[in-house]
Amino acid sequence: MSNILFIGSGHMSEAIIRALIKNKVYKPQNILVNDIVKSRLDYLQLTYGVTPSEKIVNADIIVLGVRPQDAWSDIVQQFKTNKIIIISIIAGVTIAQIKASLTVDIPVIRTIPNTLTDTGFGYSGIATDVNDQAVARQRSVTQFFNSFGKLEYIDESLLDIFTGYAVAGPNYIYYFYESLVDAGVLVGLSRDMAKRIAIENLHGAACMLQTSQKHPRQLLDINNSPAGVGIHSLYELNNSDFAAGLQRSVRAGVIRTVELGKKQ
Ligand SMILES: NC(=O)C1=CN([C@@H]2O[C@H](COP(=O)(O)OP(=O)(O)OC[C@H]3O[C@@H](n4cnc5c(N)ncnc54)[C@H](O)[C@@H]3O)[C@@H](O)[C@H]2O)C=CC1
Ligand SMILES: O=C(O)[C@@H]1CCC=N1
Repeated sequence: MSNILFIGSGHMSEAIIRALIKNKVYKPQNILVNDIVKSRLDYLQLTYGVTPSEKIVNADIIVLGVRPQDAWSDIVQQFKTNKIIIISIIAGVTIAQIKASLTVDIPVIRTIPNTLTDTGFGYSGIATDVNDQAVARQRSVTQFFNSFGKLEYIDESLLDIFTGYAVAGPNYIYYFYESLVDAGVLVGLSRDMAKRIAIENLHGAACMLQTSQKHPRQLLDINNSPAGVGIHSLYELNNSDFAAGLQRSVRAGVIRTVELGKKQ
């Protein structure tokens, strides 16, 4: 079995490692982890049985799991063989930027993984240089990507937008859920009951949107009788700048992704 090395083994790398092991794509001993924080390596070894590597060593696939602000450029300059494939999960940093720092011609695939890896839901975006497309179809690479959630192969020009909308996406839902639960508590439900009701409505409404073939406006109409409860509460939501606030929030995520890519 081939090896995979994670350089920068933080939250996102951990979520991918968990998916790789769960889906039997790699055995723990074939997963090498590198990080500047030693306690992080100890934790990952203890939790998943992966192999800590305090030095950067060769592996069939090297995942760049550091942040855009970290020294990714110094890291990739250390790669001296073209027998590896780089998969970068760094938000905002382009394939061209990484290739410009390389001293050897190595294929680079860029992905923006969704943290919903444990659930099988959530789209991760993947982009690759035209010249590297044959490499992207290699078995080990395909297996790596298939292990976490659903994939959307997109042009690299869309990847930053995808990051702010799709990959930051669970944030919007978590925050909406938290606010909704607080609303239930505000009007007098216990937090436990408010949570159960909110999660059920989130699941159910998502199902309706997927299966009913109806436009959300049609579904809203069914829920809003003339001068009734629903339309009164929606009226207040409209007054709160809810839709524009959410849209500004997504746009800020996209803008920040682009900014982060320009940090080095
Ligand atoms: N968390 C998320 O939802 C997502 C994160 N990403 C991307 O994944 C990358 C990592 O994000 P997180 O895991 O959330 O951050 P994190 O801060 O949890 O992990 C980064 C890790 O890199 C290590 N590190 C920093 N400099 C290093 C170096 N020179 N050599 C080795 N290790 C080094 C840090 O000690 C840390 O453990 C970022 O580029 C982010 O844009 C992409 C999609 C989603
Ligand atoms: O905030 C972050 O760094 C990550 C990258 C994309 C979504 N969340």
